[in-house]
Amino acid sequence: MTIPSFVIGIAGGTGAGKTTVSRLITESVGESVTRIPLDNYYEDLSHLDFEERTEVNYDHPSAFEWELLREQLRLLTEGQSVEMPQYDFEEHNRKDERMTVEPTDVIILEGILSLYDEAVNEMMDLRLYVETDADVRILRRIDRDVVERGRNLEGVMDQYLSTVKPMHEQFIEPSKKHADLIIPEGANSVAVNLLEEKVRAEVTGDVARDWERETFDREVSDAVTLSESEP
Ligand SMILES: Nc1ncnc2c1ncn2[C@@H]1O[C@H](COP(=O)(O)OP(=O)(O)O)[C@@H](O)[C@H]1O
Ligand SMILES: Nc1ccn([C@@H]2O[C@H](COP(=O)(O)O)[C@@H](O)[C@H]2O)c(=O)n1
Repeated sequence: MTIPSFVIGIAGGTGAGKTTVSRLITESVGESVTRIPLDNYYEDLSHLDFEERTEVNYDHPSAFEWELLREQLRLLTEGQSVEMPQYDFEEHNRKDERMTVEPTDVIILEGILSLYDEAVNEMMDLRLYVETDADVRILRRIDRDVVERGRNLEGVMDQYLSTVKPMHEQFIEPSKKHADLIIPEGANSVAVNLLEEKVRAEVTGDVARDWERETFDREVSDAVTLSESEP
């Protein structure tokens, strides 16, 4: 494994296709890549009751526990495992259990505000912004939130107009300026294939470096053995 790891950030509006892109890369490259959903770092809201939690603005930067994210990313890039929180969208809260994440060659942080925090941005080697038209995103979101996140149409529409849209305009869209590359439409196959190649190169580059290091060690060891055997 390469230490430090290669860190990729994938930001973009809700429904843009961030999770789909990062899942495709993770599944195709395999266990050398770890996907870190930013959603897992929503603040623990156990001190609020369910009704109060439904009123929270989940698209404002203050909804996230940035300090924990910075710390866990730092540990992973230094080769240490972390206990990552898990998120429950139906409960609007963190789950009780955490998940052990081992350090890997490549780490992908994906979420609406992945390119928002300066310290997190500095830890990244490649910053991507997935750009998809707002009408497409809201249609995708309605479908997903009703099917997967236990919401109803009216709730999704209210939330979109009251917080999701204004926060997108105020914080998410402007974070695009930190991106190295912009990916249109989410899971577009040209972009995903190129990213897979880049990630594979990072992973196999590690193999090449290991091989070079082993060869170097063997040559040094042979040289030492030779010099020791000389009279
Ligand atoms: N390029 C695409 N074409 C069609 N549907 C897509 C595309 N990218 C993503 N989707 C779909 O849109 C929905 C939202 O995508 P997702 O990756 O969860 O977005 P995000 O993580 O940005 O909120 C999912 O149902 C996904 O299958
Ligand atoms: N309890 C919550 C927490 C977050 N959200 C919404 O999730 C969106 C971010 O996730 P994506 O997969 O869509 O990027 C964000 O826009 C929040 O509004 C929520 O609805 N409920």
